[in-house]
Amino acid sequence: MIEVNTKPNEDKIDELGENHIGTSAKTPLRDDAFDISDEEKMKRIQESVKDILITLGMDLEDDSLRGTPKRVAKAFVKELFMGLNPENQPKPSTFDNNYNYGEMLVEKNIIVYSTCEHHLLPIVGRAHVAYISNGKVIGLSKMNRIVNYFAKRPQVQERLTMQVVQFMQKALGTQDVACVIDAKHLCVNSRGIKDIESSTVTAEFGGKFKEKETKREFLDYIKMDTDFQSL
Ligand SMILES: Nc1nc2c(ncn2[C@@H]2O[C@H](COP(=O)(O)OP(=O)(O)OP(=O)(O)O)[C@@H](O)[C@H]2O)c(=O)[nH]1
Ligand SMILES: [Zn+2]
Repeated sequence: MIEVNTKPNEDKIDELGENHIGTSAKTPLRDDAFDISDEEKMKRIQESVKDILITLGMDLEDDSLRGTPKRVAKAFVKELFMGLNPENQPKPSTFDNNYNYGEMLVEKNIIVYSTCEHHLLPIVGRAHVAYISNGKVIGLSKMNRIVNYFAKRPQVQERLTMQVVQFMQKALGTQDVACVIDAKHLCVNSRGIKDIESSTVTAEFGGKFKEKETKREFLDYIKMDTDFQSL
């Protein structure tokens, strides 16, 4: 039986380098989140998945199913939820803006694969990230890596959007960062209400991006039909 301390430890999360993230954007991790190794986590998850499949009546002697508990455990710890572990946090290499590029930079259509924390079903969509340099520039691929890191957690889309912006703000030393995510939640598309057409748009606008003109310019670059003027 795994002991569960349900009190999230903010100090621990601060220590993990997310102290710039406002309380509401913190992933609710427990005190003991990293007390055991990935190997130990995989072993425990493997047993739990086995239990679920057996409870469902599946024959785990079947050649195709035999390895499933282990595969799921590995997928959880090493892939789908690897972004819980601060060791996997991307290094956000920044450079001096020696060329004095003064306009906004938009990294658009970043593919998002995340997991809804309410049903553990996929969230699939695109993120668009923008910033205006305050003297530093960030490597383009780092924005994709930052989105991927925060996506690889049990998530709600609102928190994911805020975490991306707050991490970039810290890395770049400016508030002028924005992120829009448009994603489909399989918990809405494939079960429950089973609406395959709907998708969810979330946005976080920091600093100058709160201003109408700047926000409009960003949304024009990413060609969103949605009217964000009221946000
Ligand atoms: N705000 C927010 N809600 C989400 C996200 N992902 C899933 N949800 C919603 O979380 C809610 C959970 O509602 P519950 O009533 O507890 O769960 P449920 O009975 O499975 O709900 P239904 O999906 O309506 O069948 C659902 O409305 C989901 O659509 C997200 O990223 N953000
Ligand atoms: Zn869900």
